[in-house]
Amino acid sequence: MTLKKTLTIAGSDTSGGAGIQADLKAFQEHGTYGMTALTVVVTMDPDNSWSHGVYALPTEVLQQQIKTALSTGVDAVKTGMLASEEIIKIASDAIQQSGTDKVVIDPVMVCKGEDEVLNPGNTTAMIEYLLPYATVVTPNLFEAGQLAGTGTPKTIDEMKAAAAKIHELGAKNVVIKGGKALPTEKAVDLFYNGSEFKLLETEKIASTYNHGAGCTFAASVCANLANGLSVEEAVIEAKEFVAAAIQHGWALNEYVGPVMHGAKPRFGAPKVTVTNV
Ligand SMILES: Nc1ncnc2c1ncn2[C@@H]1O[C@H](COP(=O)(O)OP(=O)(O)O)[C@@H](O)[C@H]1O
Ligand SMILES: Cc1ncc(COP(=O)(O)O)c(C=O)c1O
Ligand SMILES: [Mg+2]
Repeated sequence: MTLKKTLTIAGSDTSGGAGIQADLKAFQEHGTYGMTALTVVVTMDPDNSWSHGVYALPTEVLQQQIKTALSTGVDAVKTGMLASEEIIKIASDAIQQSGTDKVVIDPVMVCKGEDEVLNPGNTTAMIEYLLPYATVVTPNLFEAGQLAGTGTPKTIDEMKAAAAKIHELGAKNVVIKGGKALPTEKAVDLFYNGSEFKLLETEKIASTYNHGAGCTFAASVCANLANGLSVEEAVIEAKEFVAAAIQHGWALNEYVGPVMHGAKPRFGAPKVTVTNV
């Protein structure tokens, strides 16, 4: 038996909930074979309120990892935390070399619970080097506002305007994650494929144990594309998958509550409703 091969180019979250750890767990749960190219290692200091340290790996090490993974012939690629313009360019080259048209860009700019934005200058590089190759881009509200240059959207209409702008910049499909931040009764994401806007909604789960939700969502989209689902099917299943993961999120310690990546196959998932807007 062979498996579809999925590659994540992203950071390591040592605490295991987000980053490549989330990606590998989501890849596995979707029955794909996950591979990794690490960009940075993120650590958390238990003696200083779990404050994050971000350590970049030498770019030669990243290049060698990409060479290894691409030599196997990957079916789909996802990017996560990239941390510098140079790393963004390397990821862009890797995507082009991979020859796949199944590319999920998760434009990570902030970690939940951390105020600091990772190198704001990277936004320009993501626009230039990554969006033109994105089959799907998955910004949260803040990231969508940065990419679109509109400021953080606060309403569905503002999300639509930002999605249209990001599509114009080259991303074939855009999912803006309203998630918990949007003041709506449901957890609302906006999907735009260049011709239709759709709202994807689940119940909003009252939980703060959501660390890694964004990575888990994007990695699930990537695995679903590798497995041959259409973009819309891939996004809807990923939303079910992450909603279940949040529903069963848990406290790792007093500082962080990761999602339970593999919750959907074990406990089932909330239903996603789709409405044209
Ligand atoms: N409280 C919640 N209940 C249900 N779904 C949620 C909740 N928070 C986030 N989500 C969903 O999880 C996915 C990831 O979103 P989010 O956590 O906002 O991303 P990020 O981690 O990148 O900021 C999205 O599909 C979003 O709608
Ligand atoms: C390496 C890494 N990538 C990505 C993220 C973003 O995680 P989320 O899925 O919560 O947006 C984090 C957050 O801690 C991280 O450490
Ligand atoms: Mg995120």
